[in-house]
Amino acid sequence: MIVVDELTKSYPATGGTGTIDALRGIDLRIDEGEVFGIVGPSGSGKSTLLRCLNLLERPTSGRILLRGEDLSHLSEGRLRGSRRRIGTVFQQFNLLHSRTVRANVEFPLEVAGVRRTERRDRAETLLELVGLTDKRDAFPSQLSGGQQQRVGVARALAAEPDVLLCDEATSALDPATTEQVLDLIATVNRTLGVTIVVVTHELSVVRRICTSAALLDGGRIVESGPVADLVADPVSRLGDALLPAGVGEQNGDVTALVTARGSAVATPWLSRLSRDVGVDVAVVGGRVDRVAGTDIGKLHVRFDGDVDRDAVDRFFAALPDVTVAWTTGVVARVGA
Ligand SMILES: Nc1ncnc2c1ncn2[C@@H]1O[C@H](COP(=O)(O)OP(=O)(O)OP(=O)(O)O)[C@@H](O)[C@H]1O
Repeated sequence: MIVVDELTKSYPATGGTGTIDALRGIDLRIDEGEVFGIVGPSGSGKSTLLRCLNLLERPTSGRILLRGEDLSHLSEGRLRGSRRRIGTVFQQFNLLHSRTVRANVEFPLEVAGVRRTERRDRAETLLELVGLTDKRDAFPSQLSGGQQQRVGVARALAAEPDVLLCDEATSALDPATTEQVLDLIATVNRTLGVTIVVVTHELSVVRRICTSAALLDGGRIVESGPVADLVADPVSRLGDALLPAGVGEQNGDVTALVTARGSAVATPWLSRLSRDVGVDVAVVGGRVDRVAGTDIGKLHVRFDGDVDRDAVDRFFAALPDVTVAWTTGVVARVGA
C-alpha cells in the first residue's frame, strides 16, 4: 500500500557549506490495514520522514508510492489532491480556535468544495465515531486535551483518506488520556480499515497498538517487521526494547529464547519440554506483556547437561504459537 524506495532528504547545513543528511536511503513497505509504528531517538529523522509522507516536503531523491502511484514527483496541482489521501493527526492538535468542533471537522471538506449538507452529515458520523456528538457546538478551548485530539482524529478522517498519519499524537496527553486516544486510533483502524502510520518516540505506543514497526537511527531504518516477530527475535534491538526479558547466556551456557503468543502463553510447555525431551531447564529471564492486543511471553532458558537441540527444535515445532531461538553465543543484553 505504501512503498518507500531509497528515500533521501538533505538540508543545507546552517551557516556553512555542506548538507545535513536527515534521511539516508529509507526503504519501507507498509501493507494495507496495518498500524505501523516508526520509532527512533531524537534527531533520527522521524519528523522528516513524516513530512515527506504527508507531502509537506519533497524528498531529495527516491520515491513514495501510495497504492502504486508515485507521490514524490507530482505537480503542485496534483499534489493538493493527493494530500487529501493522507490525513494527519498532530501532537498539538492544531485546531481552529474560532470554529466549533463540528466546523473544525468540516474544514477539510470545505476546502475541498464538498456541499454543505454532505459536509454536515460526514462530520456528524465522525463525531459519533470519536464520541463527541454532544460537543459538536463547543469551541476547542472548552474541551480537554484528549477531547481536542479526538476532534483532531475526526478532522483527519473527514476527507476519507487512505492513510492516517499520527505525528506524536499522544505526546502532549497524560497517561490515561493517551490510552483512550490510542484505543480510538486502533478502533478507527479496525472499523474503517484505514492504514495507520504512527510516528513516536514512545515505545509504549508501539506496544499498545502497532502491528508492525521500524526503528530509525541516523536517517536509516535499522530494522523493521511485524511487532510479534521483532519481539521473538533474540538479536532485535527494537524487540528487546519493546519487551525486555533479561538474558541468559553466560560463559558458553546453552541458552534459548522461547516466545509464546496468545493462548499459548498459558500452556505448561516448560514442564512438558523437560519431561518429553528429558532435559533440565532453568529459567534465567522472562516477561509476559500485552503487545498490540495479544499476550506475548518471552522466556530465556538455560539447558543443563547434554541437550539434543534437534529434539528441542522438534518439540517446539509441534507447539502452535510457540517459537524457540537458540541464543548461545549471542551477545548478552540485559533488559530494563
Ligand atoms: N528544516 C531543516 N533544516 C535543517 N536541518 C533539519 C531540518 N529539519 C530537520 N533537520 C535535521 O535533520 C535531522 C533529523 O531531524 P528530525 O526532526 O527529522 O528528527 P526526529 O527524529 O524527528 O527528532 P525529534 O524526535 O527530536 O523530533 C536532524 O539532524 C535535524 O537537525
